[in-house]
Amino acid sequence: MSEAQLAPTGEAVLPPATVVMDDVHVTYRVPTVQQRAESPRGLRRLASFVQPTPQASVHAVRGISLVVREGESVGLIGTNGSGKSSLLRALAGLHPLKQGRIFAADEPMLLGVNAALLPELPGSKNVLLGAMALGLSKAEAAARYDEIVELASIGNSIYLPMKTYSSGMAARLNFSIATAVRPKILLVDEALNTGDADFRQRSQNKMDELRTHAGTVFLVSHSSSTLRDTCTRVLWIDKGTLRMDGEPKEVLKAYSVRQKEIVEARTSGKPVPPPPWESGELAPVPDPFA
Ligand SMILES: Nc1ncnc2c1ncn2[C@@H]1O[C@H](COP(=O)(O)OP(=O)(O)OP(=O)(O)O)[C@@H](O)[C@H]1O
Repeated sequence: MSEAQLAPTGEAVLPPATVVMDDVHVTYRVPTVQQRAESPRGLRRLASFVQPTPQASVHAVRGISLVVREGESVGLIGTNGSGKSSLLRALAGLHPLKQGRIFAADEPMLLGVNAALLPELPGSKNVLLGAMALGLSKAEAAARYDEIVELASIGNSIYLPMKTYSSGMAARLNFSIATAVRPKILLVDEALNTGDADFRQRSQNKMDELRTHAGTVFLVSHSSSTLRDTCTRVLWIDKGTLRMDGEPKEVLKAYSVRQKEIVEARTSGKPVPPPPWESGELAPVPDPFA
């Protein structure tokens, strides 16, 4: 949690809020399983002309409210599919909200996916265009060129059109270009941190450097040690709901206890005990606007 300073009057003054989320909901429309399984491809296309495609809705984020302040480094933990990336994508403006509002003091940047790159152009041109698309001037983009190319380290392929790149090479270049900007609100999804061990290590170092420059950081990770080492606050998200919000040590401990409980129940064939928010061991996260 962010630390309060004392005003001359002795009152606690919190740092300014940089991100405010009010009852955020994110949904996705997906074709129904039945339709996908039963319709042959041609028939499906034909059917789409005469009748609307039956759609199901996936409710990925279910009413999250939060106030995050300058200087906070907020980690998000939760099982696969719990809604962490969806929340980050919504915060980055990459996915519309179904309901609720998000206010941000500056444009949040999701590392690695913001640059719009052109497959016909060589990587070298994309470095400059991508950096400029992210808001750098021509001179600033040129000044960062060597640093970006060095981080991507895709050798002479940098002079070939990007459409010839493997998906890993394209992801490395995209990630490296994104590190050229120094956003005030930085969003990092470790799932996007692809590549081999060498690239992962170098990109990790780069992320650490960016984190030190940013005023506010959101970090999605499955690694408790990464979150413990780098975050001042951790959110536990489960099925799109914020279940715990607090000191990294406490939240990560509760999360790991729950994970162990699930594994033990599964391996012994016993029923999984109810989660701590259902058994009453964990109080609901207070609404910051109540
Ligand atoms: N583009 C999409 N279209 C349809 N459903 C989606 C899409 N992206 C995510 N979902 C669904 O939304 C839910 C939340 O997914 P999300 O990727 O946000 O979870 P996550 O916590 O980041 O998971 P992980 O730890 O596996 O990366 C899941 O049920 C997922 O299947």
